Amino acid sequence: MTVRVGILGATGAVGQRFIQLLEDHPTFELAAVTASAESAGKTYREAAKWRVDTPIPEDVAEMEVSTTEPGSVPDDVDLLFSSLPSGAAASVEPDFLEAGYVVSSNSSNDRMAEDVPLTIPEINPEHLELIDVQRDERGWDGALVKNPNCSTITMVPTLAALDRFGLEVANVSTLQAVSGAGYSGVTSMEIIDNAIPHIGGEEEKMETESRKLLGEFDGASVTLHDADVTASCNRIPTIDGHLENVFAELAEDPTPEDVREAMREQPSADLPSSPDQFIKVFGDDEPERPQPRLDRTYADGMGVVAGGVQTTSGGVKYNCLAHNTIRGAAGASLLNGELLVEDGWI
Ligand SMILES: NC(=O)C1=CN([C@@H]2O[C@H](COP(=O)(O)OP(=O)(O)OC[C@H]3O[C@@H](n4cnc5c(N)ncnc54)[C@H](OP(=O)(O)O)[C@@H]3O)[C@@H](O)[C@H]2O)C=CC1
Ligand SMILES: N[C@@H](CC(=O)OP(=O)(O)O)C(=O)O
Repeated sequence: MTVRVGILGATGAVGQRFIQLLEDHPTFELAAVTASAESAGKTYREAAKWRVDTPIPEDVAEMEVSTTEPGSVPDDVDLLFSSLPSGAAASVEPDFLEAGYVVSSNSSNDRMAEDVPLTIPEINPEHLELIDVQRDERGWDGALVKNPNCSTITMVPTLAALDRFGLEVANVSTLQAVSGAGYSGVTSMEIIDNAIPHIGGEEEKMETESRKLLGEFDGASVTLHDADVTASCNRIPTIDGHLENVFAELAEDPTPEDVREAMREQPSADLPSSPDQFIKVFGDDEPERPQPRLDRTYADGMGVVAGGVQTTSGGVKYNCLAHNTIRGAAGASLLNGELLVEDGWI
């Protein structure tokens, strides 16, 4: 089966990752690339400032970039990946949904909307059924699924593993790579020899999205998980890979080995781009891992890596890491697209 796909916002940092991940994809065939009016009409090679570490696929380089509106995307495109700035996404995604397109979006608008599935395929694939509710309420022929924020996606798989011990509280402090802010998001003068203890909106996203992802879906709505989640988000001068220090309080008292085992056992999904083992866990013989430079490419950037597990008075502390533009962004939307196909929504 071949599914024709398009990318909204294809020339940006996340859009480029989509193009890299779609090259040689077993099911998806890239048929449309869109961007702002400034890029429309140019070839992809002319429009995109290509910065990914593999060459632009030749066939994509010669594609014409179109404007981001339903009339510019061929009707036979079955699935759109969206990597638009959230403001632009909020105004144009509904037009595509009304026009009947299925959209797997990485943009932050509408992630917490009650009728929008916010999904990590390995964690809460059943939330996808919210699409029925969404179609009833909004009258869309299309469907909208969102993936979470990149820092949220790094932590939530480990929290899902801990929940077998009764997750009550999660406090997290992040060390986030500059690519998370986009190519022109943080200047070199701001970040070299520095750390910035504020990323606008990021803490609230981690605190709310994680509870929706871990929440119960009853066929009509999602009840947020009742864990208390608090985040402190920091930008540091790494290029890719968000590292996070998590302090969790649990109802039970697992040993560090129980926790490592639970994380290693957290199931992966059976999708073309799923990692074989979802969470790789370092033992206490390597307390200095995971590290961004050494571990962000685990499972081609689609996995999560944890380590430094120790018990505390109320529970455990540990570190986790994922590649923010792959597992945290384009790879996350890609997996949701694969889940949409697997579950028959396309
Ligand atoms: N970078 C990261 O690690 C992560 C980013 N995200 C989210 O993903 C989205 C994309 O981020 P990123 O790729 O870094 O952003 P970029 O700024 O690098 O790219 C934005 C893309 O959207 C296009 N675009 C901008 N404005 C408009 C508009 N008004 N109408 C149509 N197209 C438009 C741009 O086209 P043009 O080139 O013509 O300007 C470009 O293709 C954002 O919502 C971001 O918050 C999420 C997780 C991680
Ligand atoms: N804010 C994230 C990246 C991002 O754009 O997140 P979101 O998808 O929630 O907008 C970072 O700086 O690393």
